[in-house]
Amino acid sequence: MIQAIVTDIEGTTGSIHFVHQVLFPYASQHMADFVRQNAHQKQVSEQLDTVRMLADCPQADLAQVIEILLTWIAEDRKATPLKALQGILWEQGYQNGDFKGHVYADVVTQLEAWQQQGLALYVYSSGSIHAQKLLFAYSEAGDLTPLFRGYFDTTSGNKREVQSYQKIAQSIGLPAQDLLFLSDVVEELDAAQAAGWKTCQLVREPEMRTGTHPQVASFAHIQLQDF
Ligand SMILES: CSCCC(=O)C(=O)COP(=O)(O)O
Ligand SMILES: [Mg+2]
Repeated sequence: MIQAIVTDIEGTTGSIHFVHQVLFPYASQHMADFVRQNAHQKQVSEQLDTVRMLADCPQADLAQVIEILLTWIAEDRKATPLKALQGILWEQGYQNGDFKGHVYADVVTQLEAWQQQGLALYVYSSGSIHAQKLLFAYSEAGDLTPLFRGYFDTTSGNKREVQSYQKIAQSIGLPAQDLLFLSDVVEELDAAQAAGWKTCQLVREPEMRTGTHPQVASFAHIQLQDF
C-alpha cells in the first residue's frame, strides 16, 4: 500500500516553461553580478570551488567560473553547485515579486487530499532544497510548504541513478514498494522502479507519451489503489 509520495517538480508539479523561460533566464541574467558581489561569502565561495573542481579548472578566476556557470545553465546541467547558487539567487526574485512558483491547480487539490488521507509527501528535484522550498513557499497558489514532510535534491544523488532512490527510501524510513515516485522523465522513473518503488509518469504534453510506466495527464487521475 502506498504510504508516501515523492514528486519531481519540473514537468510534474509545475510547467517546464516556468523553469526554462523564467527561472533559468533570471539566473543567467543575474549570475555574474551575484557571483562578483558574494564570492567572499562562505556559502558562495564553497560552491565556486566545487564548480572549479567539477569543471577540472582548479585555477579558474571569477570571470572563468561565471562563464562555466552560464554554460551549465544553457546546457541545463544538474550540477549541485550550480543548483545551490541558483537557489540563493532566485530568493531575491521571489522576494521582489519578480515571479511566483508555477504549480498546476490539480497538484494543489490532490496534494491536500493525500495529506488529509495521512500520506507523507516529499519532493525530489534537481533544484536545490532551498530552491524547492522557495518555489512552493512563493507559489501562485500561496505557501504550499506545509504540505511536504521533506525535500531531496542532488545531494541524495542524480535522479537517473538507482542508488539515489535507495538512499531516499532509507531516509524516509519506509519500504520501497510503499513509495510512489511521480515524474515526467522516463529515465528517472526507470531508476526509481529499479530500486523497487512504484512509479507514475506525468504526461502534461501529449508528445511526452513515452516509456512503459503508468501514465496520467493530471494528479487528479492518480488512483493510489491501482499501484
Ligand atoms: C526547484 S526549482 C528549479 C528546478 C530546477 O532547477 C531543475 O533543474 C528542475 O529539475 P527537476 O528535477 O525538478 O526536473
Ligand atoms: Mg521533471
